[in-house]
Amino acid sequence: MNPPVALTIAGTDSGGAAGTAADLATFAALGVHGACVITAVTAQDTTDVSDIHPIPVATLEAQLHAVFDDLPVAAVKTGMLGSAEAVELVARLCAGRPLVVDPVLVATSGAVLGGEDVRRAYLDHLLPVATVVTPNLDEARALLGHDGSPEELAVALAGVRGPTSGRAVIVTGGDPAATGECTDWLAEPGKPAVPISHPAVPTSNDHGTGCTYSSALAAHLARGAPLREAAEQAAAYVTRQLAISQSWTLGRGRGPIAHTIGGTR
Ligand SMILES: Nc1ncnc2c1ncn2[C@@H]1O[C@H](COP(=O)(O)OP(=O)(O)O)[C@@H](O)[C@H]1O
Ligand SMILES: Cc1ncc(COP(=O)(O)O)c(N)n1
Repeated sequence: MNPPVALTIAGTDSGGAAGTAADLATFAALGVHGACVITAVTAQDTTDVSDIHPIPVATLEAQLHAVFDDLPVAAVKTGMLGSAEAVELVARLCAGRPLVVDPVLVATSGAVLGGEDVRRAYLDHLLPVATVVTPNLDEARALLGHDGSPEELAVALAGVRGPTSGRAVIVTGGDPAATGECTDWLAEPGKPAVPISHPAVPTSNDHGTGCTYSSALAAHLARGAPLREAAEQAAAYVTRQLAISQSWTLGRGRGPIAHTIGGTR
């Protein structure tokens, strides 16, 4: 029997922690065939992003057509898009598909991966056609331009106007230090926001966590799970992978979340 197909539209991470490396490994681990459209090549390690080479928009478009014309894509996930033009193109070609938008604006290391024009393009073009948007707290604040609790931010972002209805928002993260738990807030239009809590793994090896989470969410949606169940499964997957890499000492900065399955021997 054929596996479900998910597509990631994202940038590369030469260190193998975030971006397409995280996305394809996560799809594979969850039994989904991963197609892969590259938006930018980054020179990146666990400490910093030292160079970004954006892929020309025409090449981005050609990659998208190659995938959509040939494969039965059940879910799409977007990561780093890098330019307002890329955001607009992706919105145009992915509208109407099950679409997980991880609005990547800043890396764990602090490097800026999308400026003000990219933020604006997310609000105007991509959020209106998304099935679910998965900002972390900082990204939710940046998109809205104001502060608030994760629950308030999730509800506010779910209400940002667009041509379609039905967009959900999951604000990820919470405050693990205070409670020993991570709480993601899921807001769906017309419903009260719900917390999805899971045990926090004390670790600094978390580079690639957001990419892994949104890919796991897309993989579970591609497998047919309803949104809330997909969000619970994605959080469980990330927690398991963070526990695997917890004791690793890879790189000089924030090490990678594990993309291996099971032990390291
Ligand atoms: N230390 C941790 N332990 C367990 N889960 C975590 C931890 N850090 C993040 N998560 C979970 O990983 C997912 C991605 O969250 P987040 O860290 O906010 O992404 P990002 O890398 O974009 O900042 C969420 O489900 C969040 O709750
Ligand atoms: C190519 C690429 N895409 C996304 C991220 C964000 O991931 P993280 O927040 O874990 O740094 C990244 N660092 N690099």
